[in-house]
Amino acid sequence: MTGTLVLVRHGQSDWNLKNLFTGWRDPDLTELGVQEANAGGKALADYGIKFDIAFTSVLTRAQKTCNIILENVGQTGLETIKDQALNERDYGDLSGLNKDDARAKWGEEQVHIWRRSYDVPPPGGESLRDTGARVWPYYLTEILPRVLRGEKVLVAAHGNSLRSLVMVLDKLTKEQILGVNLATGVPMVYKLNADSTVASKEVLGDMSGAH
Ligand SMILES: O=C(O)[C@H](O)COP(=O)(O)O
Repeated sequence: MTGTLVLVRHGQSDWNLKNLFTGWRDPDLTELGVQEANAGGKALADYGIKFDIAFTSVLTRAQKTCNIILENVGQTGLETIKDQALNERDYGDLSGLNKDDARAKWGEEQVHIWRRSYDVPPPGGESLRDTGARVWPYYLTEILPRVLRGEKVLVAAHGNSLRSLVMVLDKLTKEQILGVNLATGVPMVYKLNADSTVASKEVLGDMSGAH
């Protein structure tokens, strides 16, 4: 066994609350989002983890979630690397549109395909495969080597940038990833084997309400 990799999606953002496609736009956390980040941080404190380093995106909602988690585990100010490789999927022309309005315009099925399929990009944006094509190399070069040498690593990022990692870590098919939604603020604790495969995965919270 090697180190520990903790993945957590940011807490609810203003645009999650307003039901808007967000992507690379930069809304803040809502009050509930702050509470969710605190709950995730508390779960990690109860779990007893102390991190060696944290990674997050260049977007406010993920950075604030990261900071709130670090406060909860008593590690305010821990070295944190911010990189746009971990940003949310670029939602292209859908960014800023209401998700229900988009369903009314293009149909439920089409919008679901844009949101959850592996390789169908939203107009002008990134598919999950495109997102993975920047997340995965970053994970391989910057994050995984640390875990393999025994470090405990926090990654606070986004629904789809993390789905692209979870797909590979959990060995999910293109069909299986369609049904995967990550809840806001719920940490996933992975222990990895020396060959980079997953030895164990523990979810510290409830993923069932995710949509
Ligand atoms: O970018 C967004 O709108 C959200 O963060 C994730 O959206 P999704 O659940 O539609 O993929």
